[in-house]
Amino acid sequence: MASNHKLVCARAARRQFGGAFQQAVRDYRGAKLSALTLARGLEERLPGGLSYLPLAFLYDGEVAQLSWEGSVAKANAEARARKTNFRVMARTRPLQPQEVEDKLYESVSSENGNNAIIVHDGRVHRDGRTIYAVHSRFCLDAVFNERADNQEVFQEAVQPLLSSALDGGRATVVFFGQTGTGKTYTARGALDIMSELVFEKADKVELCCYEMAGTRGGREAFFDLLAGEEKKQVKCLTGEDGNVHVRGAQKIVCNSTSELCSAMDKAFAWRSSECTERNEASSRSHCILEFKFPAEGDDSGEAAGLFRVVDLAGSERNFETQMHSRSMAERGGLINYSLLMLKECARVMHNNEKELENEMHVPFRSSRLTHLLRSSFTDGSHMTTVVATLSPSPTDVEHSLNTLQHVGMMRSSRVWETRPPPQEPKEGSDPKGFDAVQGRGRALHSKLQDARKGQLNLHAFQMKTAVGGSIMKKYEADSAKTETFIDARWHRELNVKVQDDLWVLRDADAEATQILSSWKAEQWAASKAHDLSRWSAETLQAFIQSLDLPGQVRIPTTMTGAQLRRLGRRGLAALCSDKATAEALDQALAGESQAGKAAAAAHRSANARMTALGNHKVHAAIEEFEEPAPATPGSNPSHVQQEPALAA
Ligand SMILES: Nc1ncnc2c1ncn2[C@@H]1O[C@H](COP(=O)(O)OP(=O)(O)OP(=O)(O)O)[C@@H](O)[C@H]1O
Repeated sequence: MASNHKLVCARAARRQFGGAFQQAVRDYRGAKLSALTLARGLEERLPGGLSYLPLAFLYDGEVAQLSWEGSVAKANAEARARKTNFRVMARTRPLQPQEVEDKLYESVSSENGNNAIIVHDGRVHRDGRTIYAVHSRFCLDAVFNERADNQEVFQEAVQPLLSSALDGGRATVVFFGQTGTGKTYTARGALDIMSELVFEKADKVELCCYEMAGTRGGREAFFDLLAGEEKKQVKCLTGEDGNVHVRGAQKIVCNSTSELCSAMDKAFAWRSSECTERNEASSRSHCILEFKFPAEGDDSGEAAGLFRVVDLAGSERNFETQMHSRSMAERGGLINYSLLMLKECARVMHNNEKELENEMHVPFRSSRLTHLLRSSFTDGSHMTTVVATLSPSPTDVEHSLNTLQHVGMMRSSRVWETRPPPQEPKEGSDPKGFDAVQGRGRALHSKLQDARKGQLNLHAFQMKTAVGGSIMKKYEADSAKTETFIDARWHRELNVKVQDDLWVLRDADAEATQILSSWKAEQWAASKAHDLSRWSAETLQAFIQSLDLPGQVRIPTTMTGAQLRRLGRRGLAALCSDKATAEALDQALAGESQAGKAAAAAHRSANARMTALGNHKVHAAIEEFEEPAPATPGSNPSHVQQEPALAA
């Protein structure tokens, strides 16, 4: 066995122990094939669902289920027919000759019928001795495997957008992904096919090409690609319609396919590109091609349909930029910054879609790229397709996962397009989750725990907490994730803490926190109510009058609790008409002090329990939370103090 030091790096392990990881991929693909065969052979003879059972005997339970769901149940099969203006697709390129030479293998599988991509992620456990594979499924609108050609991608991803733009609409296709995964290859392939087809419908096409790159001062700027060597800087301005337009770029009017092709070739020739560790001709800028299709007789071009092709520069990781020169690193930094902002916008929009009440600002203006693409993500009438390009190599798995996670967020941030209109809750129906939680003190605590259990059930399924067992998690509505351990010898050492894992669910418990904090404030006020030194003159007078004393007490009406306290026992006796009254008053004050101490102790323990509850990050659904009815004037808010305090 190799030293732990080497194994701890998953990328190195995927190369070194390629055989074991390849076996895990083969297992998954074999299970998929068996699932299809079994479904075909047994479905008619056995009652529904039973034909799955033999598969579970043949393969690891979770792998069998994942492959069954992908190849037979096909939960996402309808995605291609989804009626939406925002679609997300993925294309996996084939292994490059160099990768085949390095004996790398495919670690991405596509489920074409289910419109999903499975990434097989080989990992090394923290103990440095166990390797295991995590299969993650990402459901998208369409997927293209390594055998798909540009024509197929064009038909699915670009053709509908082009038709919409030719009819006067606005459309954008964005190619997004890791460096060297085929963004430019796919974009150019689609553009070549488009240049053939476009003149069947349009008489002329107005082309405008520009790139977003860094200036010498390290700032982002747009440069005209049709202006030749000088690369004139152009402006990016927000128009009255709220859309961002580039002003000052040269426009070429093309009347034939050959004119359009030569103009595009010119633009790509001037686009910044360099030879990097991952790609001999790596794009060093984001390239945008804008096609306008003016209606006949309309020379202004303002009302024309617009089709935009955005070929983004590839994102790079540290290990891919070891040989970069200083200027390359600077340019790479700017590219990574704009891509990071694009991902950040996707993340915030995704979170906003989940937490409708707590909408956060989406930082579209933080980069020129996101500023330009804003309408593609927010305008429901703007047709947009994001094509994520992936590398099948096991050394790029982290990158592929990152790309898929972000395009998945972009997709889920536009669920409002497909969401049915909200329905009014039925009279008398049982509200579920945290919305239904009401109460205070101990009762609230246990109710919150019950509600939390319910919430967790929504987010996790088929959890097995056995040491060394396998876990299946459902983080997003459409994405399943399964883990299967390859090396059975070290199962016992894997102390999988599923519970801990669950608490990491990011969403803060806003509603529960609000209820608990107000309860906490009330408890604090209640405990301080017995503190003599905080009493005002009026409170002191009211307290003295509420006592049943044998004699008279001559306390000045302006004397506060703190002043009375400073008098001491002898001073207090001097204010009383006789000894018995002084003793009774002293006892009453001592009783108050005791009650204050007890309340403070109860408050402290309640606080500790609440902190523990907070640490568990109670997950709250606040989307449908109804505001509690405002308290009626004159109602007694002090009822809160009559509830039992949390037990120690
Ligand atoms: N689907 C594919 N089939 C065959 N070869 C492909 C495919 N996709 C990409 N390639 C090859 O992979 C290499 C890199 O492709 P390309 O330059 O398009 O990547 P990129 O994502 O644009 O990279 P960068 O972000 O660095 O510009 C090229 O040699 C290209 O021919």
